[in-house]
Formats: sequence, structure tokens, C-alpha cells
Amino acid sequence: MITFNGVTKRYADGTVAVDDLNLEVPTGEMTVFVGPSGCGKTTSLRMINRMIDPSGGQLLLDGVDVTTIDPPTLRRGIGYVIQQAGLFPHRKIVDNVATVPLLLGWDRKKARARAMELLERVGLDPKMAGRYPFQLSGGQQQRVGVARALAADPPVLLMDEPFSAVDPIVRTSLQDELLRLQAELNKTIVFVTHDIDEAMKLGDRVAVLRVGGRLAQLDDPATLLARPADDFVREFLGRDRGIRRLSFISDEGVGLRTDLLVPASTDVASARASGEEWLAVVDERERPLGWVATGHLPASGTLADLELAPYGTYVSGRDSLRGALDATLLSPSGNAVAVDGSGRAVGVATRRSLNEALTEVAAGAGSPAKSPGVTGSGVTGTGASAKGPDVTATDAGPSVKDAGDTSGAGGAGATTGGTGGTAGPGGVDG
Ligand SMILES: Nc1ncnc2c1ncn2[C@@H]1O[C@H](COP(=O)(O)OP(=O)(O)OP(=O)(O)O)[C@@H](O)[C@H]1O
Repeated sequence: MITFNGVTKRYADGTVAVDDLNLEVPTGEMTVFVGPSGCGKTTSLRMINRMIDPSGGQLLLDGVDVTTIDPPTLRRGIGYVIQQAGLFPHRKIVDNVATVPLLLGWDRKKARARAMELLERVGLDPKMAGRYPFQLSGGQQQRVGVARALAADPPVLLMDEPFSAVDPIVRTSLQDELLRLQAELNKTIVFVTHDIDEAMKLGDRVAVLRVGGRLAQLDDPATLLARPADDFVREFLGRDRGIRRLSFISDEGVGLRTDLLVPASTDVASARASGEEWLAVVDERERPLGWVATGHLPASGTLADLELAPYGTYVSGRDSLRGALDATLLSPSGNAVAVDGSGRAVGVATRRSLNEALTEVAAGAGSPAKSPGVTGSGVTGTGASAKGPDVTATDAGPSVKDAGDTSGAGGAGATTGGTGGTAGPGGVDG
């Protein structure tokens, strides 16, 4: 546990970068410091490993005042990752990662073996090990930076805007990787960012700081979105706070209708007789194929003969309410197909049932999502987090191959439509 006890930092020129900061960073959790430029995030972070010493107050690491620990000893237990990785340019990747173990006196072979293990763990091809940093992309360098910080297995990790210099796609995958690693390693992480979406996605708790180095609010992301402490936090969280909040609320409250799922072998007369405007057609393995509008059916035949409209799906019990809402918006019927982890349709969330669930949320009910996350993009409904890796399931179009299908096929699928008569997996995977 890291404890800030009335910590203040006043620089020599009189600038107060951090003012009476009181907060706790629980062991094994990721706490994100977020706030506008100059609000004291980096200063606060660097006081933890004594790159900067406080001017007042106390900073405790597991109850011990860090200023009583000499910096090299302190830093042995604290990994540090910065923007643009900060790798040693003249050392090969493997040697960059092995740096701290070697400093700790490990023999060369053991240190290199550890480095190779870590490179794999952060998702890098072992053949990168013999390269120099300039031979890696920015995203790959950041992975090396994370591997290097983890090399001596420190219990604490400080990360200062580690992903802000890479493009949004690489950034998302680095964030997912970090969440995956953290689910395994349970480090005590302090992560600095100025990006509120990143903070919400990664943080178990998020500390919003305001300029002058004062803590505006410290809460878990769902609470921050639901109950910002003041106008500053509200504005900092951004405009679509209500929608983003749905990422943190489980879809469990959305009632499902199984009677709207019909096999492709259903004849058109029965479909018409259902009295429903739209039916979700499934194949023999109960995977969704598309929607059929019962008002436009031919005189005879089965649903397998028809061209089906594309659909949106979400993974029931695993996605958030935002995923379910997103999926309804991707279906011409206005209803969403709920699938299980293997892509099998388990029911239909109708606009009405979704509306009821949303009404409950507005009234203050709703339980936390299992895999909350933040997205701002396209058709994917929920982002990543486990907090966990990207489990986005809202995937319009007939390409629900498996639970993890995050292929981005949503965009394409949404316009491709169902595949009509070729019910069966072969016909729907494209
Ligand atoms: N060595 C220094 N001497 C004087 N003032 C400093 C020094 N380092 C930082 N500051 C000031 O302290 C304040 C907090 O800086 P800090 O770098 O901690 O903010 P930050 O929130 O990390 O900002 P950013 O998001 O822009 O990196 C700023 O006003 C900055 O100008």
C-alpha cells in the first residue's frame, strides 16, 4: 500500500505542484492519476520512488516513510515505465530488459533467461531480443519498457504516460496487454495519464487532480461517472458521461425473449403467424444468422431461402449495458441478439426490455459489469477490461465465430447483411 499523507511539493521557484495530497494506493490494484496538464501527476508519481522528495507531509510505502529508505534500495522494489520507453539505445532488447537483474547481481544466463520470458509475456516475438531499440516500432518499444520494469519482479510499478506516444490502435492493444498482465501479476500500479478514457479503462480507482496539485475526487470509474464530486470533475469526464457509464453496468437487468429466435428451417407461414414484426433467425447450431421482417415474406418456402438483415450481438452476462444498447442500434429491428460465450444465441433483448433496464439505471439501480470498459469507437459496444482483455462482443453482421471475435468485422458486417439461405457456419463466417 502506498499512502500519501498530506503530501506537498513546493519547487524552489515557489510553484506548488502538489498541495496536501491525501490518498491511498491499495496493494495489488491499479490506481490512475488523471488531470489536466500541470496538475502535479508526474510530481506525485516521482515522489513515490524519490526522484523528487516532498516538501511536506509523508509518503509511506507499506507503512514506511520513503524518505527513510535510500533511493537505490527503494527503486529495486519499484518498476518505472515512462513515455517513449526510455530504452538504452546501444543495448540489445534482451540486454535492456536484463539491466536490473544484472544490477541486482544475477548471473548473466539467468538474467537473459528472465528477459526472454518477459519479452514473451508482454507479447513480443523472441526474435526481437537481438535487435536494438531503433529497430522496433514505438509500440514494441513500449512493451520492452514494460518488460524491463517487470524484470526484477517489483511489487510496485509506476507508469508515467507510458502509452501516450503511440497511435490509438497500438495504444488500445498495449492497454489490453497491461490489463491481462495485471490480472496475472497483481502489482500495485500507479499509472499517470491525461486521457480520461484511458484512466477509466485501466483504473481500479481513479484519482482526478486539479491544477495546483489538489485531489478533486478518488473513486472507482463507475462511481466517478455516476457521481462526479463537482463541476470540475464533471467537465473533465466529458460530455457523454451517461453513455460511458453504461460500460460499467451489467446487462443482467435486460430481459431476454427466446421466442423471437427461430431456426432457418422455419416455414414462412409459421413466421408470419408469429405475429411478431421481426424474428431473429439462427442456424442449426443456434448461431444468429440475421433478422427477417415478417411483413415482407414470400408466399412460401423457409426462412433459409431469404436474404436476412444484419444484426448486432452482445455476450449476455459478460458485456455491459452499453454493449447491449450498441447492439440494438446495429439491428434494423431495434432489437439485439444476446449470445453466450461460444456465440450461440440465447435470446433477444428488445428495445422495450432495454428501455426498462435503462430506466432502472437512471433511477440509480443496476449492478456492475463483469467486464467494464470504455470505448469511443465504432460498433464495438464495450471495451476491454477485467477488468480484462478486449471482450467486445457487439459485432454486427454475420461473423460471430467465437466469443472473442473482436475482429472489427462489426463495421463491415453491419453493411454486409445476412447471408440468406446458406444457413450453416460455412455460410456465415465471411
Ligand atoms: N523542477 C520544477 N521546478 C519548478 N516547477 C516545476 C518543476 N517541475 C514541475 N514543475 C511545475 O509543477 C507543476 C506540476 O508539474 P507536473 O509535471 O507534476 O504536472 P503533470 O500533471 O504531470 O503535467 P503534464 O500532464 O503536463 O505532464 C507544473 O506547474 C510544473 O510547471
